[in-house]
Amino acid sequence: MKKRIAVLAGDGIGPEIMKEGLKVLDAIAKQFNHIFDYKEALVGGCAYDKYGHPLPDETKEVCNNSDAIYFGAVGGPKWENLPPELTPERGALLPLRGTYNLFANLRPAIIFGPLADAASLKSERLEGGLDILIVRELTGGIYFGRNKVKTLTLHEGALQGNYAVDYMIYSVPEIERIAAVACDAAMKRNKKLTSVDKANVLESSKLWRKVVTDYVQSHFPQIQLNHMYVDNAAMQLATNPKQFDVIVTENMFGDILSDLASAITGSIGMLPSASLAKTGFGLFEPIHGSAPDIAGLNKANPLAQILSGAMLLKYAFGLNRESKAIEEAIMKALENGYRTADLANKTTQEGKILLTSQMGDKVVEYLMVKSETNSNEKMI
Ligand SMILES: NC(=O)c1ccc[n+]([C@@H]2O[C@H](COP(=O)([O-])OP(=O)(O)OC[C@H]3O[C@@H](n4cnc5c(N)ncnc54)[C@H](O)[C@@H]3O)[C@@H](O)[C@H]2O)c1
Ligand SMILES: CC(C)[C@H](C(=O)O)[C@@H](O)C(=O)O
Ligand SMILES: [Mg+2]
Repeated sequence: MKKRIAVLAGDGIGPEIMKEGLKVLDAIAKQFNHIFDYKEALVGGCAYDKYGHPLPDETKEVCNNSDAIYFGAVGGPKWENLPPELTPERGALLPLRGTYNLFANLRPAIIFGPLADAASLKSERLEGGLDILIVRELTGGIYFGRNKVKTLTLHEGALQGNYAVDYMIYSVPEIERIAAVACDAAMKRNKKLTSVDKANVLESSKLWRKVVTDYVQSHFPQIQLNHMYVDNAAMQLATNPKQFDVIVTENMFGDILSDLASAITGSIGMLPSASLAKTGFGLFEPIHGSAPDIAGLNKANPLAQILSGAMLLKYAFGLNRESKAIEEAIMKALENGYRTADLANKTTQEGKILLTSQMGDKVVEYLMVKSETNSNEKMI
């Protein structure tokens, strides 16, 4: 069956890494006999430049008629001083997350074995690898508070430029539904869940802690739950990340902690994500941004984008074998010493530091080798 994928490459390095993501999906389609029907559309600053809006109707239409959204990255200095509702972040990315109710953001932070030497921590702190899943609430909290509260006097004061205000709001059902996703994930893994909040200061965090505790106690008493303040969680991640298995946290804390977790895995260019609705519809994107400092240089790491494609296959279409094949091909490329500039260090062999497009080619090459082996095995 044809699978319709909305392809929104976005700004900066977005188009460069998306090209590699599609290259790999094309290879999968060929080998496993699928038809991926891509519809490309502009989003972010490039859409603003052409249509005067970062999320134009044409793009919404493409998303509405798709089975999944494959997203690159948006934003950049050129657009950061636009009115907030026209910036790529607040005018396109957040509305996409909100419109499709993509409340569950899965951000796996995994160290691929061969990258232990690129990680930010001493190898003894990472012995035996690292496999953390950050479950970030994505459509509530301080990012979406202003849509919920209209306190006229506050807004008037802010409009005059005297002060600025954001609202951190969480409701019980919002916390329960993300707790449910985190518990499901924990049950499939090591039944260990850390809930991160700031309950010593914030009311929304006090509610968060109570609701998560009640939810786990009444639905999954077999899960070992602990709570941690976000400042401590940042320190613990940076010093002893192996204590974590599944982390569940609110929107902004999850944003910050996932960038930190990415550094532990070697580079922010390694972390993919899936943003999912209850219906199963999802948007799949790397956790990093448009990297304006390296845009156009063909040196960005495309692996987070390619891994986001693997998550798309798994979560949107249930294609687990295909998703695994991508992960294995990436592992092979890394095992054989290939690195993009962000992952390279003095032990990287000459000739093995690859450009964005070369890394995409390498992953495809190892996918092919794998499939040839498979088909030989079948023939025997
Ligand atoms: N989902 C998204 O679209 C998204 C996510 C984060 C930031 N942004 C936007 O991106 C713009 C730039 O933000 P920023 O600089 O804070 O964060 P960033 O993630 O774009 O870049 C941070 C640093 O990481 C490096 N980096 C990022 N991705 C990389 C990759 N694949 N390979 C190698 N190096 C990589 C960059 O070169 C930069 O030095 C801003 O407009 C921001 O709002 C968008
Ligand atoms: C660009 C920005 C709105 C976004 C966020 O804060 O959620 C990004 O940092 C991310 O991690 O996806
Ligand atoms: Mg972020």
